Amino acid sequence: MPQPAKTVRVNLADRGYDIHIGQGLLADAGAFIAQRNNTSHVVVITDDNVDGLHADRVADQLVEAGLEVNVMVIDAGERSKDVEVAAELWETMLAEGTDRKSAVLAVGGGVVGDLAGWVAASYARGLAFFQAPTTLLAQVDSSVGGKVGVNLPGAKNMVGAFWQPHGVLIDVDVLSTLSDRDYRAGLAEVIKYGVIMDADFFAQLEQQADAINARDPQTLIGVIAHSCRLKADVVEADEREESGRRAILNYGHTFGHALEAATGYESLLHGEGVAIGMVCASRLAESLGMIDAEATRRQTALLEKVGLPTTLPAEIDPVEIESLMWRDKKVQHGQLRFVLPTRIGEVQLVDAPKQDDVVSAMR
Ligand SMILES: NC(=O)c1ccc[n+]([C@@H]2O[C@H](COP(=O)([O-])OP(=O)(O)OC[C@H]3O[C@@H](n4cnc5c(N)ncnc54)[C@H](O)[C@@H]3O)[C@@H](O)[C@H]2O)c1
Ligand SMILES: O=C(O)C(=O)C[C@@H](O)[C@H](O)[C@H](O)COP(=O)(O)O
Ligand SMILES: [Zn+2]
Repeated sequence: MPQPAKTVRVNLADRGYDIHIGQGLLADAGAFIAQRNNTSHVVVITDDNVDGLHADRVADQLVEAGLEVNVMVIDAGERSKDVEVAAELWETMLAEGTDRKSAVLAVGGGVVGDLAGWVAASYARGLAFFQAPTTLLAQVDSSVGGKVGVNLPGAKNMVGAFWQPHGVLIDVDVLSTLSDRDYRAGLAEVIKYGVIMDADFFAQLEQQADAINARDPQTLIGVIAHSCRLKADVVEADEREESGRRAILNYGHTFGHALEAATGYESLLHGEGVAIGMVCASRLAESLGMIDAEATRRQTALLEKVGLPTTLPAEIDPVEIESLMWRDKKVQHGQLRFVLPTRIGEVQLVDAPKQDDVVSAMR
């Protein structure tokens, strides 16, 4: 049976778990679950792209491993991260006899993982949850750390929970079927880690950009494992975003989430919003005298080298984006809070910058 090339442990007392990273790992998903939970029934939640590509194979393997399996398929895309879709899943789970000893396995990207995780957290007051992320974004970010939930029309991820998985199984082979656009979107979150907490990693990404663009499996295993380790360090320090440490993972997201909401969760991918948002945040930091222009230039150059957008779509009004930012979950005591860089490798939280500066950073 395939062995993980790397294992990252997320140390969270009784909620700690392993992230296995390697090639061909989905062929042994049944054993991965059985070693961590004594369930006999697994609800596999996936989307209609991933179902035929990967999830049906995973479900077959779980059946071979002796588990009872129900596969539930949602429409692909951000609009499925919605309370009505969650309600349909709850009803189907009930009809299929899901009980408190059942487990939920998300096989898909961040949309499937966030939605399935919230369904797992809420059904019968909480079921065991596993992640088999199939996009780069989900492998480096959304499958780790336990933020689960759905969007409201005007506010991204506004309804949800912290619900840690029992384990995360990352098979880099599945990335071969991912579109270029979705692959690049994941690289935005990878580059984010370099900017917020690891200057050496950022420099490594600059060096490895060609191998990353070519999806070289060994390079990817290293990049994914390092990204998961960095995120795990932050989550271990501040699991529920209480001390402020975890908020650094939100770099670029105050702008990015507002852009996603403004475009109806359709035209802009999450990673694309984050890429544009990081450049805006860096320019805002420049205008506040926190960093020099060179730090923004390096971020912009790397994002563009991997094919990501770095400017607002022409039809978007920065003033409207600023007004949507007031629904951000980092807003406290009526003040906007931004994660802004002080150099490549370090960020800090900044409260209440002037509205004009925020709008100018987007122009
Ligand atoms: N919970 C967190 O900590 C966290 C972190 C980052 C992002 N997110 C959320 O993640 C979501 C974005 O995730 P995403 O970028 O994975 O988007 P996604 O889940 O919509 O997946 C992108 C597209 O790729 C398809 N796909 C998935 N795997 C595939 C594969 N192996 N081959 C071919 N096609 C495949 C999907 O069907 C979809 O069309 C957003 O909702 C964002 O808010 C959550
Ligand atoms: O895990 C976190 O914490 C993050 O902020 C990671 C982000 O990349 C991710 O997009 C997350 O879903 C944003 O969370 P939110 O609390 O701003 O909704
Ligand atoms: Zn994100």
